[in-house]
Amino acid sequence: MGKTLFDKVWEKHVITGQAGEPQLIYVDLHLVHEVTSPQAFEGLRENQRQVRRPERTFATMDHNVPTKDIFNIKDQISKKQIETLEKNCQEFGIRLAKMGTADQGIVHVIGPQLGLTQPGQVIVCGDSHTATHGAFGSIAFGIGTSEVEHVLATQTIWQMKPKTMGIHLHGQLQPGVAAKDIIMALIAQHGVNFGVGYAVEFYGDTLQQLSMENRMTICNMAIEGGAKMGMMKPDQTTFDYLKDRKYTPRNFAAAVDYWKQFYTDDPSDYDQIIDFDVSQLAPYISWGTNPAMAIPITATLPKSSDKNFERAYHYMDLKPGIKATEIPIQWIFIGSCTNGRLEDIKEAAKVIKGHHISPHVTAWIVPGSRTVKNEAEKLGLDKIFKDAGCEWRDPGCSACLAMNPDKIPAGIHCASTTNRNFEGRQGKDARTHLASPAMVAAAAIYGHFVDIRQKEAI
Ligand SMILES: CC(C)[C@H](C(=O)O)[C@@H](O)C(=O)O
Ligand code: SF4
Repeated sequence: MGKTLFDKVWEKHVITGQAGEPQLIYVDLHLVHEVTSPQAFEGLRENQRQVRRPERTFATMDHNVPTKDIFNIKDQISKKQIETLEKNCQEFGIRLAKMGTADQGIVHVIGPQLGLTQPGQVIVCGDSHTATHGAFGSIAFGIGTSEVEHVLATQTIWQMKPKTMGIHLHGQLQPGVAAKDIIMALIAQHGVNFGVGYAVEFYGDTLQQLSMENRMTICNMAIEGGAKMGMMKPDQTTFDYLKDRKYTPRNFAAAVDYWKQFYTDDPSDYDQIIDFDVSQLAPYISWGTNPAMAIPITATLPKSSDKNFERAYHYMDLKPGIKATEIPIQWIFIGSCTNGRLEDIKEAAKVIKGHHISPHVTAWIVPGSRTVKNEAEKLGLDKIFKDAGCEWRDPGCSACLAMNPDKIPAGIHCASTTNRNFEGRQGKDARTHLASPAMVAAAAIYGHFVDIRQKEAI
């Protein structure tokens, strides 16, 4: 019996502990943001402990930052969290990407962008979308605040080894169908719990067609299918992406040689397999209040006597039987750690270019990091959006979750490139519809979703 990618990375990191019990795992990279770290630092202070490996720890500000007038934080709780992070990083000697600097941005955007995220690593962060980094062939998962304290103090974490699940993605995507549609369709078809207890690895020929940005979108949402970790084997696309980034190893050839050992020997080594043909996939949109309540753009909203469906229909003010294209859209949001990278912004700009958004729509474009913003501006993408009537803002989590001034108003239907459509997620009583960047951009033009595979649509 061979080994999976997961097994190979795991085995290199076990310090102590038996199989079947929690094992102590070495952590290569600890990413920190302002929401889940204050009590952890406080705990260190109370116990007079230091950060064990400050050079393996990196902090950024993302959830609470305003995306307009960034140095003027009006909300007192947000202000305090930002200031506390700055103070803690100073006191404990941790690198921090401060507001306004090129490296600042959403934690899951900046890790890869800076080359901190690398194949074969164990990466943790007090944030559930840490699975994003698994796209590079690392074991990456979210941890709670008490675990953040433990990792700060020891650079290790106790973990129960999960089972492994392989998700076989095969076939070629049709033009207009995105990585986001793959993961949304998978969750719609297998539910929000299919990955519970598993480290999920995506594999198969479809991945070869996907850029690192696309791959990150898929791993990012593994958690919405219940899997703490989503992984992919590193390959030439991974190595090319990492080359010459700020923190990638200087002896890059030697690093690539090391990284090449991380792959699954044979699919029969997974504990479980899901087979997924992407060739017939249509773009997906979510109509309800969890990511599994999603349908192809060609479908009508499902009928069901399920109580959760009834509640979702009530919250969303929608009715079963209407077409996906009939959902009214009054707001759009392009950004987040799911789809706030340069390639996502480019995809959206391609659709928007030469159009004006509907007079009934407010459109916010929020790059995932300051570097993404700068690069997009170099390409003139900001101008495309502004000319079309969209707002081009500063980086942060923004309206992905309503923890900062960017909130979607009550009752408004917002087409959003984010990953969660829970009640109140984007603002009290706001109605979120998840979709790909191109689908969201097209919805801004029409004031409702359209099937972007049809040429006349855009
Ligand atoms: C605030 C943070 C702890 C949270 C998470 O863990 O994911 C947030 O990033 C989210 O997307 O809901
Ligand atoms: S962009 Fe959204 S999903 Fe990602 S870390 Fe921020 S709040 Fe969480």
